[in-house]
Amino acid sequence: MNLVTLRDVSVAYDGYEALRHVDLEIADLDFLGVIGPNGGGKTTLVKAILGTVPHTGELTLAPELFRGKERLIGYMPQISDFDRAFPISVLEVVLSGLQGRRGFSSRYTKEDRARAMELLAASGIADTARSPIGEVSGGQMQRALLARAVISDPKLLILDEPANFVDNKFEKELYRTLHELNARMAIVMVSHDIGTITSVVKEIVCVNRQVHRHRSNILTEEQLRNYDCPIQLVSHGHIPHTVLEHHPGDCCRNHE
Ligand SMILES: Nc1ncnc2c1ncn2[C@@H]1O[C@H](COP(=O)(O)OP(=O)(O)OP(=O)(O)O)[C@@H](O)[C@H]1O
Repeated sequence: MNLVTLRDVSVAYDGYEALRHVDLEIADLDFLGVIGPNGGGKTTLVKAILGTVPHTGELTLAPELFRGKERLIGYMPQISDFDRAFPISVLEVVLSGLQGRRGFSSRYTKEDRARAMELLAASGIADTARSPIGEVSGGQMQRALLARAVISDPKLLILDEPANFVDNKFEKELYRTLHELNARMAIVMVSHDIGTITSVVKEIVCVNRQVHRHRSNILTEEQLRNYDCPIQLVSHGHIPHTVLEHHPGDCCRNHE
């Protein structure tokens, strides 16, 4: 069952077309790794799915993605996009993942708080619950942002560069957690580094203004060349490793 369907979706910023004619389906229990060069449009693709950027074309969210008015999409932003100066505690950050259900002004229930504490405890940062979010470490903040993204028990979890600026310990922990979560929700994870995510995700989606889905989590150099992907490969066995930061051409043409 498709949870999200994009048909001929394009996104432009002040006339600059960041995404062009995108067709993509995200099915239940998919685990997609979204890769591509800097500025290729990965975050824009995420924003298009979340409906936070104007687009042309058709974006369809399946009824299964809603519980009443609540949209069952969890989102973990890039840590650099999160405002550290926001004057709330770690616990409140996690609880804010329920705002889709309760609205800004409603109060959280005892059960909500217990659930948030449970998630913080599971990620080993229960002792930071009362700390201002601006005062915790990057790794602790990312654990809190992940807890915030999953507290509503979403059907689709979207993570934008979740392993940026963190220690290896969080990264390993994160991938183990995502593997478990994928048993009950679809996951879309943006990453610069195909080498790291390739063993974690089920399929790769390459974004450079255009979008191509590879029906595998392992890409060969030849496949990438065929799609004009702007990726330099440093082989680890059969696993491609490095994503170039810049390429003048379009990646992953669909060869229509
Ligand atoms: N709000 C905006 N206004 C104008 N241009 C924008 C805006 N947001 C993104 N862009 C441009 O759109 C293109 C795609 O940006 P986007 O952030 O989606 O790429 P990305 O692949 O996520 O990049 P990165 O890997 O650096 O995070 C870039 O050229 C960027 O400069």
